[in-house]
Amino acid sequence: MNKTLSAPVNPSESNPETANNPHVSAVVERLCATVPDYPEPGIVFKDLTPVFADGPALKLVVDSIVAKFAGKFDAVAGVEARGFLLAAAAAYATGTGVITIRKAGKLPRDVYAESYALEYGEATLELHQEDVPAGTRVLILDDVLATGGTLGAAATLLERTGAVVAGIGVVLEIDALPGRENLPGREIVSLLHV
Ligand SMILES: O=P(O)(O)OC[C@H]1O[C@H](OP(=O)(O)OP(=O)(O)O)[C@H](O)[C@@H]1O
Ligand SMILES: Nc1ncnc2[nH]cnc12
Repeated sequence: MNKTLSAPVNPSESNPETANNPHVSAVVERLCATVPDYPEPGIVFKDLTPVFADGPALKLVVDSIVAKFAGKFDAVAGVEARGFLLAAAAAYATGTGVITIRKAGKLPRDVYAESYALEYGEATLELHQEDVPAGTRVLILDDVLATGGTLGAAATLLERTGAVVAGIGVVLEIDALPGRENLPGREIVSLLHV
């Protein structure tokens, strides 16, 4: 299967009525690279960088996610690193701002911090305490939902600032892992389940 950068997206897959476009998952599936034993033995890594690198596909996934939360959010949060790509595009497309949730030690002012486990290790996410006005409805974006540790920590951080988590959008969800179970009560949109 061709996964080059120039792989065309079928025009029917570029339908701007993306909220319920059944072709979106097919586009993601076609472009996603599956890498066994990365970053460590036993992990089947889902690499979505070919989706980000393909203009029509990037537009399709971003438009699809934001369409499903239309009118429900005031800002978009991105989780470092791959979530930043989606969040910036979604914010630009919707005229909202990006809230930056970073790995530990990167933000210069006072932060809230949440540690979590993921498939291949542990990490800590941080958010500036003063970046989000209380009551802001925030859509959180990331590329992959695996164990849910990352997005759970992101949601907790936002709620510690007084924000309201409007929902979570991911491009791909790994159904064999308990991501959804670990995010109870959250509205989650996944464009492709594997
Ligand atoms: O549901 P989880 O088990 O928490 O896993 C999902 C997270 O793992 C990956 O990020 P990673 O921590 O590898 O960081 P990166 O984006 O900087 O590569 C991915 O981009 C998600 O953020
Ligand atoms: N299997 C996986 N593929 C891509 N990103 C991930 N983040 C956590 N698990 C992952």
